[in-house]
Amino acid sequence: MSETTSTPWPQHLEQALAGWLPWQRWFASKGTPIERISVASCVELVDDLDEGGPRGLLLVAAVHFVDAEAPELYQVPLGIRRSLPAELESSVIAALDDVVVYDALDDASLCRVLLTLIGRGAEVAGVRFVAEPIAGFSAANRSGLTARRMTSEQSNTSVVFADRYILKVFRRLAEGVNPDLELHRALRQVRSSHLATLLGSIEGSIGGRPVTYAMLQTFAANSAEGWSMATASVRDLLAVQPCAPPAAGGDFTPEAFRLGAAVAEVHADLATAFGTTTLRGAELRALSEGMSTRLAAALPQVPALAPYAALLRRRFAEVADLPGGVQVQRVHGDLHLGQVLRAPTRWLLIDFEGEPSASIAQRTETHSPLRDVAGMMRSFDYAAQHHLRSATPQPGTSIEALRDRAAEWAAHNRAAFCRGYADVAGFDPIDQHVLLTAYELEKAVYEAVYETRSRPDWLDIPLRAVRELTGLIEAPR
Ligand SMILES: Nc1ncnc2c1ncn2[C@@H]1O[C@H](COP(=O)(O)OP(=O)(O)O)[C@@H](O)[C@H]1O
Ligand SMILES: O=P(O)(O)O[C@H]1O[C@H](CO)[C@@H](O[C@H]2O[C@H](CO)[C@@H](O)[C@H](O)[C@H]2O)[C@H](O)[C@H]1O
Repeated sequence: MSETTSTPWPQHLEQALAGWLPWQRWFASKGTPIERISVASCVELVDDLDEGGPRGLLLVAAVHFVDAEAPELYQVPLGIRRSLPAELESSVIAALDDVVVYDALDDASLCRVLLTLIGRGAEVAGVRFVAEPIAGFSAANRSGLTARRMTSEQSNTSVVFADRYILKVFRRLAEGVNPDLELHRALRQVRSSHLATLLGSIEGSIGGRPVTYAMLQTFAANSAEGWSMATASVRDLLAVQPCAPPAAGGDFTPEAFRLGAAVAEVHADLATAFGTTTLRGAELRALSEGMSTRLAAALPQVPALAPYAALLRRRFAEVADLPGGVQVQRVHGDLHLGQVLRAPTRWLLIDFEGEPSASIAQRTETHSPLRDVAGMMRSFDYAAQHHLRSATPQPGTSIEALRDRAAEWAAHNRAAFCRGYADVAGFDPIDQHVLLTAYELEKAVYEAVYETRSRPDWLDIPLRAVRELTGLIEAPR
């Protein structure tokens, strides 16, 4: 149980990491020239090499860029074995002398080590494995649990244990307690019912600054992702002869209503846990200017936004004049249909981490709850537009007709979501048109940057939204 940064082999490892880490899905700065990768910290969690088992290290890699002063930190749990079982062959990072180094999150036995250490509330060389005070969790027997790594495209890496627990291992580490952990802890205190139960965490510090390595929750078995349900509903609507969305198979509007109510409940719980304030005067101007500042930062990255910049600034400026100010509080921060799960009895909100590219300070800022509502409004648009990208019009119809029907689907579901929200919150977000539209436009600008970096062939979705929301083209409502 010791720090291993002084052992000779990490130097070779740094070279190996340079050929592996930048190609991982969770590496945030793809395409940015890298100067070198160094080992920021490395803690040994287990060493069973002499018994023919693995050695497990919790390593943090610092990625130094050619043009940036501060490195980015990434968590890379490593396994080391003398010989590798066949199922781990595609996980190899480096072959060093007489051992093979590989991605530990593919190794069920090493994943179980993390789970066991959390259950025990262990501390290893400054890394704290924390078990939340949940009845029965610490005492539960975890030795025989299966462990499978999730294969979905993620910003982090999650491991599911026997459909009972899910461990999210944060990849890019930022200074401070991760808001995902912070908000889950606070919401548990106020008995919020629309989230998975927090069971534990892995926390520590690097260079004297706190970091969150991982978060353990109950796994919501038999649940469906909001994105899958919504896109299946769009698919069903476009497959039948023209009819109104609620008349087609797979109508999503009742679920959109329930989802709106669930989001409003979580907002009320967050207000109880952290309080609210109202922005007026200079603070309100700062909110409006912040939107324009983020637009200014986006423009060089997405030149296609330039023709809309003046219109966007005008919409953002209107926020500064809102009579009565804007009530703000802690919010989810990156809410979309991929962040909600329909469990058998209720909707759950997941991933309270905020926008992955923002700093922790930015992600813990307060906002109007309408910012999250705007995220969902945008997501209904995404679900509708996504299917169109591969849709082939049947004889007698056209892609324009399909586009109109998809937009009608989005409008119906947006309205249902807002009705559900109003049912709990007592006000309909649609009635706060200026603020809601400004947040939708801000989100569309963020998405334009996200898509440019991650999925350039999706860029037309947020760009079309910018044209619609600024009134340049008509949107079916
Ligand atoms: N508690 C949970 N129960 C079941 N599935 C979950 C749970 N939390 C997350 N998931 C699944 O894992 C996926 C990734 O989780 P998420 O927290 O969004 O990770 P990331 O921040 O890496 O994107 C989600 O899309 C969801 O399908
Ligand atoms: O889930 P993450 O926290 O990693 O969020 C990032 O990636 C999302 C895509 O995976 C991105 O969401 C955008 O695409 C979604 C469909 O794939 C859509 O439902 C969202 O409305 C849209 O914003 C999200 O913006 C980004 O932060």
